[in-house]
Amino acid sequence: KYCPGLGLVHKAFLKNDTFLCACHGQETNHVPVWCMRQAGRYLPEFREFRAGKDFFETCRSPAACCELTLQPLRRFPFDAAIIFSDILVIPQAMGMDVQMVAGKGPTFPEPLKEPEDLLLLQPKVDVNKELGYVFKAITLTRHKLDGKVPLIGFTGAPWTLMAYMIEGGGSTTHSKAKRWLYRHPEASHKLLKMLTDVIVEYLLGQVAAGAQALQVFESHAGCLGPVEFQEFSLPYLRDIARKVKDQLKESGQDVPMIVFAKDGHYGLEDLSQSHYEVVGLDWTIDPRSARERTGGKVSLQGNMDPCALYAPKERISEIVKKMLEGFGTRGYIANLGHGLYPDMDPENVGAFVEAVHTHSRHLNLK
Ligand SMILES: Cc1c2[nH]c(c1CCC(=O)O)Cc1[nH]c(c(CCC(=O)O)c1C)Cc1[nH]c(c(CCC(=O)O)c1C)Cc1[nH]c(c(C)c1CCC(=O)O)C2
Repeated sequence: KYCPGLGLVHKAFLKNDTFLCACHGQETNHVPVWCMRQAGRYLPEFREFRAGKDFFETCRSPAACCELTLQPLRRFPFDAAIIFSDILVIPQAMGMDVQMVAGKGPTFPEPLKEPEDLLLLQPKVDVNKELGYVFKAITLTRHKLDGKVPLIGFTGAPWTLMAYMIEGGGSTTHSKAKRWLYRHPEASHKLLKMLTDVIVEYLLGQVAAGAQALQVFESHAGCLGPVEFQEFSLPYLRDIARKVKDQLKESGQDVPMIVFAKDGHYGLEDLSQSHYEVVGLDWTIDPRSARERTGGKVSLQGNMDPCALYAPKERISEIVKKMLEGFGTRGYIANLGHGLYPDMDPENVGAFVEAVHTHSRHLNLK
């Protein structure tokens, strides 16, 4: 099977290329599947490995990141690996202090409050110096994967990172960050532009280190409306894809990019025309309408409600079958609509993966 757009070198070493083929809209024998947060606390071996260690210390250890990335692949036949890291390593690289507080989540002791605070950020970030530990983790993991499946790199999108940097942690309203959009639009654009510049360099560094696909997480798209999304999210998402692709083209590389704007259904048409090969979907979008609205221009990824994993295995299998029928088996990557939760049963994750493989093979034979 030939996959246009894939480098020969990559092909030669890759034993399972279904994920990359699906990104490019090529036919595959089965629908590839992976899960957001597939390395996580739902796995007892993850909890054991992480016990007593600081979260961001773990992120700074290439050997630990490699081990945590590989853990889920030892249990389940996922068709892709995603490097263990976090989106908040970028604010850290720009000079902000970020801690992971047990039971609370990520916390910034000194969040950005007013536009003057932008002066406290590192104006020019040397990604090799500040984020070289992520690149080392990627290279080590590529070696350890030995071509089993491709390795996905990732980043947070500018608006999502800006929201964390101003909120200082998780939030339901994001009112502090949205206050900036309405009260300080110029400073907001300045910050979004600073983040975009770092993100582009960061993603290029990940590819140079061995990442074979890239996902951009706009996890906080949902708190923007269509108008604010058009102004403060979409232009930067487009810029990132265009700049990364232009640079990669110069060196003859082609790395598929995925954009996941959680709860950003109002932006689906625009996202499908933003230079990304794949649009990731949360579970609030119906598969058939997502196909119609994106007009076959992109591959789609998603979107089973993570909570469906609480259902009995037979029910999971039925839900997966419907999802596959809705999306079709071509140009489709099965995933959840968001990350796995810590209280989920690994057995049901296995049932999800198996259902995707089995049902998609059957559908392809029809
Ligand atoms: C918003 C966001 C963050 N981090 C990330 C996002 C975007 C995706 C999304 O929308 O969920 C991205 C992320 N974070 C992590 C990954 C690893 C790769 C994977 O398996 O998907 C990825 C892709 C590891 C992690 N990142 C985190 C964990 C769990 C904490 C731990 O291991 O101790 C993992 C496995 C911590 C984290 N980091 C963040 C949050 C909100 C949390 C949860 C805090 C909590 O529940 O206590 C910020």
